[in-house]
Amino acid sequence: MSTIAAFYGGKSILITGATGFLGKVLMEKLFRTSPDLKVIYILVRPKAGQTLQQRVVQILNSKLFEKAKEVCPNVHEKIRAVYADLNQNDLAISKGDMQELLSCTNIVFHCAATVRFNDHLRHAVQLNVTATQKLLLMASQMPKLEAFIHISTAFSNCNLKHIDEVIYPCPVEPKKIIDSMEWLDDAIIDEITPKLIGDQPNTYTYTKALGEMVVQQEGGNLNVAIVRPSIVGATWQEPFPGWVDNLNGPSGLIIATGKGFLRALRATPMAVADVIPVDIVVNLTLAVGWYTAVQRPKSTLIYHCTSGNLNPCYWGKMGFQVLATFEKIPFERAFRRPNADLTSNTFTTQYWNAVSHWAPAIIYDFYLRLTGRKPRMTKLMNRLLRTVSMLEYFINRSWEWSTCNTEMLMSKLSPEDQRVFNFDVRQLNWLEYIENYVLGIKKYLLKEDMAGIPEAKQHLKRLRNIHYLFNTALFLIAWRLLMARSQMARNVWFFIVSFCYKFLSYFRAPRTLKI
Ligand SMILES: CCCCCCCCCCCCCCCCCCCCCC(=O)SCCNC(=O)CCNC(=O)[C@H](O)C(C)(C)COP(=O)(O)OP(=O)(O)OC[C@H]1O[C@@H](n2cnc3c(N)ncnc32)[C@H](O)[C@@H]1OP(=O)(O)O
Ligand SMILES: NC(=O)C1=CN([C@@H]2O[C@H](COP(=O)(O)OP(=O)(O)OC[C@H]3O[C@@H](n4cnc5c(N)ncnc54)[C@H](OP(=O)(O)O)[C@@H]3O)[C@@H](O)[C@H]2O)C=CC1
Repeated sequence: MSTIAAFYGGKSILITGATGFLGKVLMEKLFRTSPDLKVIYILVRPKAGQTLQQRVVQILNSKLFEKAKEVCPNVHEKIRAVYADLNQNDLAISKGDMQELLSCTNIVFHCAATVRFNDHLRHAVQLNVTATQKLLLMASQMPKLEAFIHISTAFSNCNLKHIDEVIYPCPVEPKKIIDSMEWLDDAIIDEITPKLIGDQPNTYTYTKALGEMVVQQEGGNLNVAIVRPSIVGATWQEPFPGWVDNLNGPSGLIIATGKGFLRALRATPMAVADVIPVDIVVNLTLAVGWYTAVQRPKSTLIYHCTSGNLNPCYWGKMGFQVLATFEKIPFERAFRRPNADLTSNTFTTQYWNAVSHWAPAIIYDFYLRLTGRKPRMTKLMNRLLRTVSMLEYFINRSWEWSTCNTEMLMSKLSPEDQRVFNFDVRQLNWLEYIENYVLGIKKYLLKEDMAGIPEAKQHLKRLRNIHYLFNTALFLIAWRLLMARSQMARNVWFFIVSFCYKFLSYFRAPRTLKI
């Protein structure tokens, strides 16, 4: 029996961000490996017209939870959704719920965050810093608490090139930032944001760094640990390969490429693509929870959950493999054939933006107008290129993350735990993983039927023929214009024609002689 799985048996676990990408996989694994756990409290807010209960039912009825429900048929009874909004000062938790949480919780996994790069600083601080502070305060009043695990990001110090498993101080104290957000108005915050974030690329990484400092300063006597994943991708193995349910990280751009919208990307092919499968992150997180509770390390340990230093993949290789997978598993109703270039040259990027992004979008919108429909492609392209520009920072650099604590933890695990809670990224085969990732996007994100693959391939063939036809027509028009306007072009053309004629006559003469 796995020691870690046994540890979570009979425990009351509190998870924030359980409705998110990482949170769902974390819950699923807990139910599947420790079906005898007591209860999982999840802090949830109503969203998109759905009540808390409806959200929970939807999650538990998804394909992700099929295996977990076989092992633990009463998951519905073991999950308790607590109304909460981490943006509110008191987290909006009712008194009764708060009492229960405080008196029963054994382990806290704090996953909730805003992961949007362009979030307003006030909102990002509220969620990634102030809410963390409040949860730590709550945790300090939990008599049965054994461990508090905070999920941060490996990019919280991405202004550095080499990052150790330590907390780096921020230039301005988190408390000062929290205070100032309370009285400054939005316009002033907008103005000072670039100065505050300094050499951090966005408000997300900046506030995640502040959040870590808060954990260090206010963790007090709690048993705290921080897990820092890099770019979290689809599942590698568990509960099944390729599961993904949002556009974050590479997923959005893979869709944009597969649908033929994205044809070029300013990315450095030899930069490390530090993607880490979500099930590896979850396995490490659960192992960290166990180790922190049982071993009670004297200081707050940070665990890097990255792939680059142990089993690197590069953006060039990833792009190549993604495109190769589209040959076998194309997406339906593509706008153009998936074919894309990664280039680190700004000029080339601008050229491809004009030729491969804007020109087709404008032509297509013109066609929509002609046929009496509403143009939409230029708007979509605008949004896509804005998104790409936000991600460019991360695909044109490489970082080195030390993984001493993560490797130390791996060495402490029994062989059974190493198998059940496998976070050894060296065992990952990138080519296989990327293929499953693309397949997972098609199935679980785009919800496309596999039976539609032959039709999708036919559609791509039609697009290829249109592409050839269009290019030939373009060439003929350009040639005709050139011939009509330039004497030099005409001379060159006649030279080529007469040269070809002489060449052919030379070969025809001996054959005639033989006859
Ligand atoms: C040429 C190709 C070659 C080969 C093929 C390709 C090979 C593969 C190459 C792969 C390279 C991968 C690079 C990954 C680098 C990630 C680094 C993460 C590092 C940090 C990791 C972390 O620790 S943190 C977790 C990650 N955190 C995010 O990854 C949040 C992103 N996100 C936002 O920060 C906001 O979303 C943002 C975008 C600002 C818009 O913000 P905004 O306010 O302008 O607008 P919205 O958010 O409303 O989004 C407007 C529309 O963009 C859609 N969309 C949203 N995200 C999207 C997304 N990622 N890709 C596409 N489309 C996306 C959305 O669905 C809307 O579409 P629609 O309107 O049709 O519904
Ligand atoms: N995805 C990635 O690539 C990476 C993620 N991380 C970290 O992992 C953690 C989880 O990220 P991920 O699962 O991808 O993110 P998601 O965006 O998928 O999930 C975020 C979660 O936070 C919850 N949340 C947001 N705002 C509130 C609020 N006001 N009140 C209550 N809950 C709220 C969301 O709830 P709701 O469903 O209601 O919106 C959701 O459950 C984060 O801490 C992130 O920083 C780190 C590195 C990379």
